[in-house]
Amino acid sequence: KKNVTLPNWPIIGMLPSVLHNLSKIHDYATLVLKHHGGTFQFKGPWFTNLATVIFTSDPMNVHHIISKNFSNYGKGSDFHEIFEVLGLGIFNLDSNEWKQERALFHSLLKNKNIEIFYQQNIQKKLENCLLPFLDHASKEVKGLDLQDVIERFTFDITCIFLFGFDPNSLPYKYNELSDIAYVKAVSVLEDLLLYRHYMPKCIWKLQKWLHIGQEKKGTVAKENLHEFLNKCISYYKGDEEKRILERNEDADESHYCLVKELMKERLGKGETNEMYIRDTALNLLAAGNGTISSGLNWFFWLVSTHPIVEAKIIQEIKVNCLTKEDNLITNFSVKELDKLVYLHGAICEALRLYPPVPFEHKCAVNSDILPSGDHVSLNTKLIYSLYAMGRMEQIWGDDCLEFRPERWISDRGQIIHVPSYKFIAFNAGPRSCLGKDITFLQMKMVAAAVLWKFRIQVVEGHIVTPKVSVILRIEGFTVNLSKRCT
Ligand code: HEM
Repeated sequence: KKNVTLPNWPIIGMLPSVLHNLSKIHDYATLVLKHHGGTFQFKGPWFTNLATVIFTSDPMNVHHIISKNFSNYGKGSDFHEIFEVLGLGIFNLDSNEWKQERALFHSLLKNKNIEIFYQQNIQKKLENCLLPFLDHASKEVKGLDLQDVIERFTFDITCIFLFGFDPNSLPYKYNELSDIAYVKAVSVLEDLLLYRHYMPKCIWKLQKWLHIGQEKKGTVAKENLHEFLNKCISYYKGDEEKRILERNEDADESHYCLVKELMKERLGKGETNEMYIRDTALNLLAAGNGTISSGLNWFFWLVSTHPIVEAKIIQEIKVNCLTKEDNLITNFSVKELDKLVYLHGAICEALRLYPPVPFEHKCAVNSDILPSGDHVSLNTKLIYSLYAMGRMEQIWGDDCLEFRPERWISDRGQIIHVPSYKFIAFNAGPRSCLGKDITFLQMKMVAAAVLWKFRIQVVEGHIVTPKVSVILRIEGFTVNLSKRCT
């Protein structure tokens, strides 16, 4: 309580309190927002882009900003500068450009064939890679960095989905693990993007120009990632030409990938170019890699520290999947996954408490008044905290800090639907996530397959905390694995 009032110093404003609490910034923002009734005006250093920022976690304000008065709140020029690495991709667009891109992605990502293709690839990768890897690690390794393993897995899956190409960043055996610059580059860039939120623009721009500090690391990471993506695109193009030359129409049909579909759609409009494809791939990699791995890691941590929940998940799998042969819980159909209601509730609960995207950033096009009565001036920056919203008594009740999958399940054993402006992990309104269905598909398949085979134990004394980043990764997640006898 002592820390929740932020002194407003001359010239530097409230920035010192933010810097002082940086290592636990999401929890700190939650406390400050609770203390101020859900909405708070942050005063940053004078004459900088942080001079006034409105923070909110009030669901009515959020509903207003992202749905009811959607047209008044764009990403804004600050967002474009901070997130310049996203280039021409959907996350960085506003107005008509965004509308066109959204329609295109909607048709691609909501296609039923995608789900089948995605499911098959996850199954293959689980059977051929993740489960054998964990099996080997459970016998040979004490203190496994589970987050790194899951992140490599989701990275490979996303690349297969995008390019039809598996970079195999997760090897078959633990002793074949090596550092891979382009996988690391994603999290380096995510850290940089958070840095640019609390550091005044003039300072980070100067650092970028001088090529020093966080900005230097970010430039190197961006180059690594671009190099990797350009290679993937060349691979994809070469492969595609080979297939056309060989006139192997059957193989061509079975070879689904998102970049191919995107190019087909765009070709008709004569708009496709290398930079657009690269930026789009980068946006989708950002959308689908860190988010899912973050969600899975927090889920595994929560389940491993809640043995009753763990037992219920195992029991549910047993009841619904007893017919599976050879004890391999990987070949779920979408229909079968739908039966795992408790698992679904546990995943929602993990995403509620640890939303992979912990905050969102908007800018007012015109002045406005929020439902809370707060005045918003033209060009004011607004940040709504998805993390704080997942921890509000007002939405989730007095036990809001408890991990309780049951809160998602009705008396009739069905999933309770919570409006998206309250369960905000996938955002809400016209800019809501287009990857929600495939996210649940991947998370459920991986969660069921891994928990069925292995017991996860966090190494004793290891403290799990969120990383200071735009994606809510864990600051180190070291575990011991043992085989489960089922
Ligand atoms: C746990 C997993 C995921 C979470 C928590 C998540 C969360 C979000 C959030 C918060 C947004 C809003 C971003 C914004 O306002 O700019 C968003 C948008 C989006 N997501 Fe996801 N996402 C996840 C997985 C995915 C996946 C797997 C894909 C597909 C590859 C995907 C595709 C998209 C797209 C295309 C948008 C842009 C919507 C727009 O700007 O109109 N997401 N997601």
